Amino acid sequence: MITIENLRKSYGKLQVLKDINVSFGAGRVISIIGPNGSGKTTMSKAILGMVLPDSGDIKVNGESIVKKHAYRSQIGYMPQIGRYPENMKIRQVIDMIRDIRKDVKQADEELIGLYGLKDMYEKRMGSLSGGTKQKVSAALAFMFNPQILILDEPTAGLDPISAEILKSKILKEKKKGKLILITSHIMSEVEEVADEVMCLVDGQVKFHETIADIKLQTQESRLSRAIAKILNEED
Ligand SMILES: Nc1ncnc2c1ncn2[C@@H]1O[C@H](COP(=O)(O)OP(=O)(O)OP(=O)(O)O)[C@@H](O)[C@H]1O
Repeated sequence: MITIENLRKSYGKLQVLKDINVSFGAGRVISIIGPNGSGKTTMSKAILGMVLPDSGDIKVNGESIVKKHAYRSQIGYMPQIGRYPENMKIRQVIDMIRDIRKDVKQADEELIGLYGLKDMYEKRMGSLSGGTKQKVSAALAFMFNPQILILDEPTAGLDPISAEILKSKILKEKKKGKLILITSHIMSEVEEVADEVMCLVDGQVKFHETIADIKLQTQESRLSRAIAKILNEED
């Protein structure tokens, strides 16, 4: 579904992505892990067209998407920190985005319902708690039935029940054949929802394997220990 070929990106002298080659298939949840500053967000933003690569290609369903915009309607994005106009009410933000996405007749309002956002519709974005803002971001990411979802630290700031709701939603959408990329530092959570782990270190792919294979290779039953073992071995 997504193929990344020889992707490179630098900011000035800093090489953030160094020749990334990887592909992700439909109906899978892939966790993108790696130390702070290893390039996870930059790679996600390159897929979203928010960062222009220096070289290389990104293909969605076989078609190059670099400098093309139409494909973006197929991707739902939940940023690490959602930024919204402070003065707008939740209702206005949702209506505005729904208006932009008139092409989608059947909006998925499941998360709006499960998170009780309608009861808060008249609150202004600037007055919301961090977690409530995250719920708005999650609801918007899933709302237009995208084939691909990119979720950046999606449960950070969510209370445990709200995090469970989001994890169930991720698994439900995966069963419908969607591709879901999640960046997360919480290994227990990765283990719960992901099928594969791609690890970036210093702008390079250290490994990209299924969780089952990672555990088998390392003979570790806990993913966090298995990953630590791989990273230590390769040092
Ligand atoms: N717009 C930018 N201009 C300059 N440098 C940038 C820019 N965006 C990212 N960087 C740098 O690129 C590197 C990778 O950043 P990126 O946000 O992709 O890392 P990350 O793996 O997502 O980190 P984290 O786990 O902390 O979210 C960092 O050194 C960061 O400072």
